[in-house]
Amino acid sequence: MTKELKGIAASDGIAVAKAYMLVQPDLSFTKKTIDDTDAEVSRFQKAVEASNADLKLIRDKAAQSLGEEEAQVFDAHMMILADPEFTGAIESSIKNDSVNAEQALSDVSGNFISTFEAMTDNAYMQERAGDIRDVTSRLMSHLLGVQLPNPALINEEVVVVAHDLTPSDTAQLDKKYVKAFVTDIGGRTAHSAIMARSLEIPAVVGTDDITKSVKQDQEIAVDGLTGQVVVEPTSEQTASFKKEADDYAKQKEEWAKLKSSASITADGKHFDVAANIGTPKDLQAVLDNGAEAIGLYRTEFLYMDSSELPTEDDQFDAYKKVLETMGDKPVVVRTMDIGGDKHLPYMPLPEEMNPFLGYRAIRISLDRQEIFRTQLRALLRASAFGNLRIMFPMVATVQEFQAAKKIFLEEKDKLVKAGTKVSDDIQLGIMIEIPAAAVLADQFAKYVDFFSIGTNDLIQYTMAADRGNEHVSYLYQPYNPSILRLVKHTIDAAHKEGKWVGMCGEAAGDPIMVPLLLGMGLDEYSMSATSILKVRSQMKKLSTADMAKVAEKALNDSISNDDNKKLVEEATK
Ligand SMILES: C=C(OP(=O)(O)O)C(=O)O
Ligand SMILES: [Mg+2]
Repeated sequence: MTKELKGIAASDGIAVAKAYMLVQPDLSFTKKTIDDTDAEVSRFQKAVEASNADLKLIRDKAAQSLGEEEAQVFDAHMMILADPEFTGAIESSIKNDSVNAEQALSDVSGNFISTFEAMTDNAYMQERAGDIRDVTSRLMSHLLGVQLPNPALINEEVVVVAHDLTPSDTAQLDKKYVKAFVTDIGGRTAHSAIMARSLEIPAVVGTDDITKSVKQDQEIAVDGLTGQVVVEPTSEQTASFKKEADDYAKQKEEWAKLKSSASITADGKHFDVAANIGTPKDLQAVLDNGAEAIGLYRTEFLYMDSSELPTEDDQFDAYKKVLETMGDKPVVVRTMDIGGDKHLPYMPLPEEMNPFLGYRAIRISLDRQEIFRTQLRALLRASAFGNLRIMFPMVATVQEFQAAKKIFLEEKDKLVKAGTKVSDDIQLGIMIEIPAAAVLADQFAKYVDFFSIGTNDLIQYTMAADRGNEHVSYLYQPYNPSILRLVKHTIDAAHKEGKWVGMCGEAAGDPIMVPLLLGMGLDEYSMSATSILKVRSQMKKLSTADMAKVAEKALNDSISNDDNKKLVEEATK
């Protein structure tokens, strides 16, 4: 039966395809006493064989689509299945305790997991606990006769449906087959949504209950522009979604004509429209969309894509590739922003009540200096190959910036003394994403070379509303005068000291925000590469002098996000 849902439009585009449920099945079981333990052992052995067969397939697919290194995690899973210490202990438990295989599996794996997890000084062994958990779920699914989702094996066009997607789940989606995704939870600036935009996969998040509203293989229509989702659409609805998809494709063809143009307003002012990237793999989209710079390279994905801390040379190669590809165009590289919703499996962080307010980003870098220094050395060495700027994330105090700069200068000095070629004009800037830094921007501006405003976090911290929580997503209010005043203060403070200001939060590519930012004098606009041509086309129609008047009203006369939205819509009609 047709069912309509409304969620948060998270990544532009429209798709109609079969649902693929990326949902963990119920793996609960009841304990049983077993008489014929030989038969039970052989039932367990069959589950081992079936799990092995799954893993071989998944491993091969992962090697093709993600690369040999990513595929190796599945080798580790197969090794556990082949380890007599693990499977033998389960078989002994079935025989000695006369229990069913599910119970024996649960007991034995529970013991292994708690032993590994107790090794708090050994990150490698702690990570093995995660592997045992994965293998246990796979074995349990075969014992219970239920199917685990295997996204790596998708080989037809689907819409992925999930409760939530982590950034690493999102990275594994194969664009060839995954036409869209829809989730129960999440917000527009959660990292999975940001990645969907850079992968150009249409997405709707925060629908509340899509996982309960659709079943595997049912048809589902998704509109990532409006947030509309229809399960089992009628033929009229399908036709209307398809028409909208065609219109959108035509619109994109129009925008594509601006690929080689500069971004110039109706009154002849030029602004840099730049791209946000997560890995060198995103460079193709940067070139295809004619970015004038890279305004944010989120280097944490380099750390997240790896099974151990990336070496200085691994990092150097990645940074050099990005800098060389961009030639003399500026590349703003942000140092590692781990924590919050971004984790490293090999670097367990303390359990925190409030991870977004916790141990993250520059706080980790200043504390674990060996990691930070390695990254800075790789960046310094790469600086000889292009126009590098470095930016520190989550800076709250001037002292944090000064400490980071001191470390940067120490590493630079060592390299120069060793005869390594490094650029002599690397600008050092900070993200403005903590309200304290925005309020104190006039002081910060004396010390830094530039600011880049991170609205995703600046809004979450100013409004005290988790950026990934759909229940408070109404508080994601980029045009609220409180946010606009912080932005304006930051821009004015920088300009007073002769420094430039960019914005790399999602608001920089928002069609309501762009006119306001032009009016407030923002210098650089950095966004998902796929938004660049849309913004360039919009800028052509706007005059900065007119927008300054609109911004003035929005800052001083309005009391709400919605008022300002209407104000801009009226003024730019
Ligand atoms: C660009 C930002 O950083 P991230 O989205 O990576 O937190 C931001 O907070 O706006
Ligand atoms: Mg941020």
